[in-house]
Amino acid sequence: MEVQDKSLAELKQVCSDIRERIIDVVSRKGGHFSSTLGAVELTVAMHKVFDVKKDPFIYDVSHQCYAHKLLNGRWEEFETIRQYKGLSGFTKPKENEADYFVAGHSSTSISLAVGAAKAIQLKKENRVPVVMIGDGSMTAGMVYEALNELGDLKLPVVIILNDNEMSIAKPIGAISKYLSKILAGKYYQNFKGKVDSFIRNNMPEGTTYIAKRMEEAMKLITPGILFEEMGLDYIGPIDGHDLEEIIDTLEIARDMKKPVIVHARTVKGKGYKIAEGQHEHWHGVGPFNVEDGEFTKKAAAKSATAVFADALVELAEKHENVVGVTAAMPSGTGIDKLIEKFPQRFWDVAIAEQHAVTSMAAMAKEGFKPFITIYSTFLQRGFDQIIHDVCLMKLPVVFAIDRAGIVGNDGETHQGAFDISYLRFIPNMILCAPRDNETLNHSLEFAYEAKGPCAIRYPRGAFGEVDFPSSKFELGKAELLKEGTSKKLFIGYGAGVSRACQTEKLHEEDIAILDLRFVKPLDETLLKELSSKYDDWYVFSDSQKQGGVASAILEFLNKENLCVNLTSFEYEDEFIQHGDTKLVEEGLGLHPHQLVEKIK
Ligand SMILES: Cc1ncc(C[n+]2csc(CCOP(=O)(O)OP(=O)(O)O)c2C)c(N)n1
Ligand SMILES: CC(=O)[C@@H](O)[C@H](O)COP(=O)(O)O
Ligand SMILES: [Mg+2]
Repeated sequence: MEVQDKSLAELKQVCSDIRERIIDVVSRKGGHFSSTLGAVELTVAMHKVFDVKKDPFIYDVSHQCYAHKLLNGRWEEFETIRQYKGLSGFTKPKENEADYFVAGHSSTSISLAVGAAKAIQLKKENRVPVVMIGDGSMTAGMVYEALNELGDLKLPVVIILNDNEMSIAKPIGAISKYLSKILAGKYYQNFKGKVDSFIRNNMPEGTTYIAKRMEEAMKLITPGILFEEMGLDYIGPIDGHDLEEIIDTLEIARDMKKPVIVHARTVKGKGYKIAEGQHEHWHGVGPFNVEDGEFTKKAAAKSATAVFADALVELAEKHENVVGVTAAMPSGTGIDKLIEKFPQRFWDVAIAEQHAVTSMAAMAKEGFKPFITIYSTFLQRGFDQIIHDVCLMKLPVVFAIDRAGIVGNDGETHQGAFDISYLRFIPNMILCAPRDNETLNHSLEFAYEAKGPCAIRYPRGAFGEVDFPSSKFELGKAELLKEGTSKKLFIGYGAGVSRACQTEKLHEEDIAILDLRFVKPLDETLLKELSSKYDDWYVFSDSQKQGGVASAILEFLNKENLCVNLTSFEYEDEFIQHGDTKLVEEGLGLHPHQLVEKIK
């Protein structure tokens, strides 16, 4: 939809139509809801003032980009948002060229804008990158790396700080407090404006030096002093729902030809009363009833996250040295329960995965037993810290890796595919995985006792069914669930065990099933023994094939000169798209009925 030539009244109508469409579709299909509702006026104003055909429009995380999608040729298709083979919930250039970059992980936007601005300067083009970033995303270190350079280079970039005083949960830390203080102190801005105009109107010619000094002194009480000290201009706070004020301000910012932060105050969930200003609950939602806000789908079985949280509460009650963190995902990881119960020992450190890992390394050194509760995809951010600060020191930090495997509708930016591959080669690391609720409890007890770094992975939602009783975890010990009369052996890892069991049930042969439990260290003795009994091995794991579970087994077989036929049912070398998990897995050919056919 072309908005550049529309009048203010028409633009207000556009905002209202967009809101109506978002509420209608998300209430039926689910999706990121309150962030995107709160960013409608800001997005429409961006499209009015900047030219999406040439200026890079950069959305941080991009979970707030639904209005952008609707404005850029996806009004009808919006029905398919986050559905299998439908529109992505995030910006995606392959989907539409108005989407400048893929995003899903937070706090990359200002770096992207700096890179774009450098390129624009080198190409001598007349384009201005415009960023939308939330206050929660301003808590990550990468933002300050980018601002540090931007303030120095003074390249033209407009950064709209969409401040709703919320992350997914309540915002954490000094930066958040600082931004809130600014929002609360709008009178500073008025005061500065008055003093500025007094200087301009009342100081005689020739006193410019004094005027300048006075203006500089004013900076000391300017709300955006932090940004101004970093070399960026700061405008705000403005009302992020007042279209006229936003448009006027963005026009000024665009024409300044230098880096500017426009600080806009918004209400998360704006336009849907039940969600307005609410924490967490309305951030990402399933289908709901618009009239009363009741969610229509209730979770059937207890999630692995909930089982993990209960088990960790028990451990923390038993052992005073148990501590833990989340990087801005308290309810998603279940650690909110622990923060509430043991506020002195469990922390939300904001979107700061690297800091989470390194600070817990130091706690381990001090004799505590830290649990870093984190999604597989976000642990990627802490990669160097895992090697350099945890594993090199062989510190007993536990990585409780949630959302391992396919996560569903978030898609390619969020799939938990890579953790085994990026952790397995790190010396000193122990990698294990439970197959069901009971073994998740056992794995946590094991991890508590582990003398070095240990990672446990478990899926989004509930585990699939497994009908075998379980025993305690012992370092590097697999569990043979059943022998078989055929020459085949199914090896499952984590949630892959239930897939192996289901496939075995569908197969006409009687097949042995091994729960590998540890991909590092492997149960070499048992694997050796099994290689003399079973010729055809099949590996089931919800993880990347390259560097994954089958790779680990092959490395061992190769080292020992053992010969079996090995087939991996892991993820191929490609990014996995979004959609309902079952459909995505079917698309990958990983459903038990498909696997049975492949085996035959
Ligand atoms: C690296 C990383 N860690 C965690 C997340 C999960 N996450 C998605 S949105 C979000 C909160 C962002 O808050 P804010 O930027 O203020 O946006 P709002 O939802 O309030 O509009 C978080 C923590 C993420 N996307 N990326
Ligand atoms: C945008 C983002 O990163 C999160 O909001 C994510 O969508 C959460 O996913 P879960 O629903 O798995 O917690
Ligand atoms: Mg926010």
